[in-house]
Amino acid sequence: MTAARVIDEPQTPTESQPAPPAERRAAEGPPGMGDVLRLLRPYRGRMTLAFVLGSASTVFAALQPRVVASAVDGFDGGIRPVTIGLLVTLLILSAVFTNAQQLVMERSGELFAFHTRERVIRHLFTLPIGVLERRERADLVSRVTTDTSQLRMVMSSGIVELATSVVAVLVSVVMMALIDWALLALAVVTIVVALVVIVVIGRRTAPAGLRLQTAMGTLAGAVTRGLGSMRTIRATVSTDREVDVAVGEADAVLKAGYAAATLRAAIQTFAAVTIQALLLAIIAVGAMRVAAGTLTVGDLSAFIMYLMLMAAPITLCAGIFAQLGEAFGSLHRVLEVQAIEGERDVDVPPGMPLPDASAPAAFELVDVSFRYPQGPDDEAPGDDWVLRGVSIQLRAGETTAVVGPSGAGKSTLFALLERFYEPTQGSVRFRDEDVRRLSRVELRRQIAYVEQDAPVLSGTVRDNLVLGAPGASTDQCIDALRQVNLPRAGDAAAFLACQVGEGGELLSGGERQRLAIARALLADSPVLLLDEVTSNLDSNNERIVRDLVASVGGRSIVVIAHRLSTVVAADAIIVLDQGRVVAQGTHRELMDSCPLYRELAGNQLLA
Ligand SMILES: Nc1ncnc2c1ncn2[C@@H]1O[C@H](COP(=O)(O)OP(=O)(O)OP(=O)(O)O)[C@@H](O)[C@H]1O
Repeated sequence: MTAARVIDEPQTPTESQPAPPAERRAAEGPPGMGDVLRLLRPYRGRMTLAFVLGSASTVFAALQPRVVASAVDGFDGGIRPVTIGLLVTLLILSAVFTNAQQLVMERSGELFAFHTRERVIRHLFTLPIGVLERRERADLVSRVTTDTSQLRMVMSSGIVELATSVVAVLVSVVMMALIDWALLALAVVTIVVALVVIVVIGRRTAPAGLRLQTAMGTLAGAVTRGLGSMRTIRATVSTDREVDVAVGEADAVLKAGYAAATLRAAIQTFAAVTIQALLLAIIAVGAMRVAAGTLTVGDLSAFIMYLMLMAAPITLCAGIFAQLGEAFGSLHRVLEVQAIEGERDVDVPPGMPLPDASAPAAFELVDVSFRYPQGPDDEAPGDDWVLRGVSIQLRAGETTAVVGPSGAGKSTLFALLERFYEPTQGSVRFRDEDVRRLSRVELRRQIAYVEQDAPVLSGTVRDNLVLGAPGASTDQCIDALRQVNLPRAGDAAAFLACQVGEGGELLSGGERQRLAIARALLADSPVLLLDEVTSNLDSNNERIVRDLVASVGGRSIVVIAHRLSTVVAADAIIVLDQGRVVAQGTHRELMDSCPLYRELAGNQLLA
């Protein structure tokens, strides 16, 4: 027996993927600059390179006004070729370094967005089933797409440009100080006041940005909901109402967009007017000083050029703050989803066998009670007990049928066997081991599960078949299809390449069910869970599937039965009612002893 590394206490398993600090902090409130810097830490090298390139570009730009000043003051009817050559060289060098900086920043922004997307995608796919079932899926998708695109901006035009502009300001201040202290004082005071105002207004853009991005996610949800149920919507003649719902959400985006736009416009107008006013003031005061002979025309020209260099950060800050709100809103949404804990698992390396792979593939439920969680993030369990004190054995190599009225808790039982949820009380055991001590991956590899509505993923028939058996050959796929009587007509190889449509909507309900059964057979797992898999089948195909299930000897089969014919042949039958096991036995025993079973059987078990 190979012992997997397991934890001592099943109640406190280790986390499979602990969330990094920024993600954990997200639950506590909106993200701040500290979170951004933490997320940007891996890009330090690229950001430093961009900063150096930007600073070099600034230095070359800052030398230009000096050359212009000397050209203006030394003007004698013409400009010397060496001066023109120097100016052109400085211009080209400044352009080359600016371009290199932009390229590094833009590419880093794309990389940052990709890494964030990758993290979110990986995390989304590990979220507990309960969380995914309670959240709007389109909203989750928009966090991978729209929100991460917004985040790119933080990286590409935000941080590094702000840092580079500090260099521009410092260089300009030094050069301006060499020209005229009084004019410098006027410029510095105005710009500092302007920056303070921009930062104050800018702080208000974050909540507006969050509202906008959240409204965007809700809109995506409304449109997806409609597109995903188009037949139902058309058949119930509710297109107009659904359109109204989606347009209502678009209207909410518009309102949130207006609020964000108002702040953006305020910031940018304020920045533009401040610069304009400062320029006029400097020209007026400067002209007076030229007239008084304390300043040359060339120095005034140079001063104005430095002023423009120094004022650029104001425009930049305005632009960044105008968009930063949305970027922070997006960051909040990305961190919020990453803060949700993924499925917890024991610390078992992937591929490690179960504690005792030779033990019979039997399940046992020991006094299991269960309530579904109620919050959006799998927090506390709700009030309604769905299973109560269930103690049953699902024996290895046998077929066990689970029957009961609709809502009795049959599918929930399967969800606990698959560890989609943990029991609220009691324990589930597999191969004589508490499933909480087993790796989820390894446990699930032991089980082939055909769900109630036989979900099929968009892609080809083959894509669907090999989900649980990635190495299956074409012959094995065709063989599995033949066993479930597919395809109805035509060549099996061609059928393998057929697209099934989103959710398998290009297939009939029965074809979907049989494809799902073929997938389970191909996976060749020791346990087969079948949830009402014959509900959509005609009697011929139902018989084929029934014979097939009967012929896959050696496996432990648990079947939620819809038809009496399936149940009669089972080795054991469990009758569930309102979450309790009300009887167990063979068909004959239950017909004698269980009124509910007799009633169900009388109705052909159709709940
Ligand atoms: N994901 C879920 N979250 C919350 N409640 C759920 C969820 N799934 C099922 N329930 C509730 O749990 C109860 C049992 O549902 P379950 O699907 O297990 O019954 P069932 O016996 O399989 O019913 P049916 O024969 O109609 O499929 C029902 O009241 C149902 O509303």
